[in-house]
Amino acid sequence: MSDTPANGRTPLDRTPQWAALGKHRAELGDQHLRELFAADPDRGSRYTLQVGDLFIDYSKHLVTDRTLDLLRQLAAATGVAELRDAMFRGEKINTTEDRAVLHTALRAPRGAVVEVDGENVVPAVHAVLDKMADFSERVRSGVWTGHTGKRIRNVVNIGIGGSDLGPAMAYEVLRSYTDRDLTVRFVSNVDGADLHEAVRDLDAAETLFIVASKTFTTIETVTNAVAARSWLLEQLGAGEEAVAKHFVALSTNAQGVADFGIDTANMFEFWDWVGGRYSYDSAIGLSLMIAIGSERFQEMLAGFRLVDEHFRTAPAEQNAPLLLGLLGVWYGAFFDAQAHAVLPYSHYLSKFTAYLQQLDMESNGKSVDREGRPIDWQTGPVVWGTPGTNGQHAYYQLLHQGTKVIPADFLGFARPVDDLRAGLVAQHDLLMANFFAQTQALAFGKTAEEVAAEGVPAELVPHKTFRGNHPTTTILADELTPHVLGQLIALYEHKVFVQGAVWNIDSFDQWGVELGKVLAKKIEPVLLTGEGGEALDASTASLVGRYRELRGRK
Ligand SMILES: O=P(O)(O)OC[C@H]1O[C@H](O)[C@H](O)[C@@H](O)[C@@H]1O
Repeated sequence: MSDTPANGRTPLDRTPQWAALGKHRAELGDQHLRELFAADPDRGSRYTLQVGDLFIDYSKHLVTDRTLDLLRQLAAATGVAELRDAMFRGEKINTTEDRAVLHTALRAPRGAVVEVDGENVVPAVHAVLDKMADFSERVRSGVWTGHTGKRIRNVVNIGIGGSDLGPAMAYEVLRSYTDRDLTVRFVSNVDGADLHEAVRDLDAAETLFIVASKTFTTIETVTNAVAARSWLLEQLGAGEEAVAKHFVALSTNAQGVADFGIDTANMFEFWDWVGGRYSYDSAIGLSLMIAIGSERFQEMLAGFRLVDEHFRTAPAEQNAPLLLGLLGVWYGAFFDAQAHAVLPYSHYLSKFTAYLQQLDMESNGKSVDREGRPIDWQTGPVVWGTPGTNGQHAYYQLLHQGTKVIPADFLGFARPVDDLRAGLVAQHDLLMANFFAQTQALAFGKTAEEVAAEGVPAELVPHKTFRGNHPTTTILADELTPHVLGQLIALYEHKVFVQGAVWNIDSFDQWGVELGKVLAKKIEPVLLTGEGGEALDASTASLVGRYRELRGRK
């Protein structure tokens, strides 16, 4: 980095690289993807990358060689590579929390050396992975039994945010690899309905609860864990001694786990250098490991590692997370894009975008830079999306004909999962035909002339015209395996990293979630007693009053 962060980096929008990009954007004007493809017929093959199993086509983006060159210059000027190396080295790049950022150490090979405060953390990572593997095997094989001696058939993960979204997503993605005799559920919401629905048809004697919380202070998780313990003991008609066989904890906080009443022998540890939203390949993945087995989990870790290595070593021109990150910077800054859609053409990826929402929005939804100065440029986008083809029959209308710039990632796979019936396998081509059709339609649209040539009445022509020029990335892989899932997640993790580095924000804190928690703590007693309502603002006081009335509280 040329300007030292200690003195405050030159604000991004005052760098010469930013100015050059702005000028270039003006020159590009409203050039259409149709023109860009006409000017460069090789674009479709040239603007592609292969990273492990992921084939990435970025040809349908509103960029030229010059754009990409200028974006890479911006990355160089903003010290993306230096910050990346500092992250991999275990430096405390999460400055507001004074923490290292080392999710990459979670998938470091046995024998690697990654130091935090002079201590190699890799042996501890592998010790926990081994302990997880041993425990998972005992549950899967029926050696681990519940209090009454019955084998475990149900696993309920209780956690929220990063202690829920990752394993819940990955369990869904890898369903075809799971032990189908196990029921695995995820409870996160403090709304009692979540736990109620998750356990109502389960036999407590066959149920294992995994309480997942980095801090072990999160109110939702602690509340649900207490409720789950009461349910268990009531169902079993047993005392506290039953807890040890039915509750394990995943946490960085051994004291909190012990205080809750879970034996720390049944605790799987991780560390403060693992951010919650970067944690599902740590102990937080225990429910997933029980579902898919440790070998598959290891394959997934190898996928993460492959992309870590790519990100760390690939030259800028071929560096996929760098490229995807920079494209997002480009649209936010120079097209005023506020949103980013992630549209997987695999039903197994139904929770993928929800997972990415935390990864991306909690990391980069910031408006001050690392030095605490207000930011004048777009930071993290609104990330959203659901699996195709469902979205096509709902909100794709806006993507095709709306007024907004929403770059989108399309994720697809050449082969359906192995255990589909033959008849259903045949549907895969139909799914993928839609996948290819959508990015084609978004990019190239349909001109008024083309519409009119079909004999459409003149007054309807504007309505049936598709402007096109909507940028998309296509990510295509052979098959959705654990290895490929690891690659995909690491790709997005590092893309988010790149953007935070360019924008000069701390992507690893989340102070923005605190205020609501503090206020909720103050409001809860008011709901119960009515006392203290006068201290609330007029709107909230009136709403709370109405709530109390509806609940019959005087
Ligand atoms: O794992 P926990 O400590 O229970 O935290 C669960 C989640 O809640 C917090 O409020 C943060 O916003 C998330 O980053 C975190 O993943």
